Amino acid sequence: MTETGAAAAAVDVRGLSVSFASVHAVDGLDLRVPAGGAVALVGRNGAGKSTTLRVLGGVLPPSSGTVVVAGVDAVLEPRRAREVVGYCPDVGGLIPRATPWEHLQLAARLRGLDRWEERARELLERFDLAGASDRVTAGFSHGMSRRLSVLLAAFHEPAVLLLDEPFDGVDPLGVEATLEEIRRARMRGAAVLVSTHLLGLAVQACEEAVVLRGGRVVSAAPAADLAGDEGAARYRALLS
Ligand SMILES: Nc1ncnc2c1ncn2[C@@H]1O[C@H](COP(=O)(O)OP(=O)(O)OP(=O)(O)O)[C@@H](O)[C@H]1O
Repeated sequence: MTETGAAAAAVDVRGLSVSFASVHAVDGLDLRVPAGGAVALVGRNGAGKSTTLRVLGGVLPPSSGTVVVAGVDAVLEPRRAREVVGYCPDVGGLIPRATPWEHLQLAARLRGLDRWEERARELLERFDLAGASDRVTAGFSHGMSRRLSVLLAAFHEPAVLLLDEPFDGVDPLGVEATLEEIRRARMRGAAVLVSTHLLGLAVQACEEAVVLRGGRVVSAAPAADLAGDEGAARYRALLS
């Protein structure tokens, strides 16, 4: 569906720093996600997860560092970077007076997709939003909005899929649809980054977990290391 070949899909971040006045939200971060791989970004509130994803999503310029998504330098070519990325922000991103179908129409037009209707219908079914596809999103519940945001990020089959808190407030069927979308993205060679506070789902969705603290990586290890009670204790120890 996209012009970008799956083989080029990868995330390569080196020395990323983002500051807001005196706040060093991200502080010299290195991060890599191979094509077909999935990495969970975890850490306490304010650790820098969303800021990192905003930079990768092309909506926030970094203070310094290099960010390459699917072979595109996101700092030098932010517009091209936005084309190869599908980004689900942690909040917002939906037009209150537009319906899901209108969001999909707009996304298809902006990205120059043709023959998109069948995939749009299939995604709406899978995310259980077909019955709400003609309702304006202003009246959506939090979980419905989350599901639509994930669906929109994945719609154009991006080479890099960025999901910020995709499971937040989402019911089990919505969680399953999101996990399935992550699996499908990986199968076609996309690199996936998921920020979440839900360790169990991080372990299910990703093979690696990167723990951030104060904008820095304090651990990068197999996600399975964070599984169960032992993993939770290991994680907790990394937080302070
Ligand atoms: N636009 C902004 N202006 C000022 N400070 C900001 C801005 N965006 C983020 N920050 C600060 O940067 C730091 C990292 O925030 P960020 O949202 O990346 O954390 P997070 O790990 O996603 O947290 P959470 O788990 O609560 O979503 C925080 O101290 C936050 O207050």
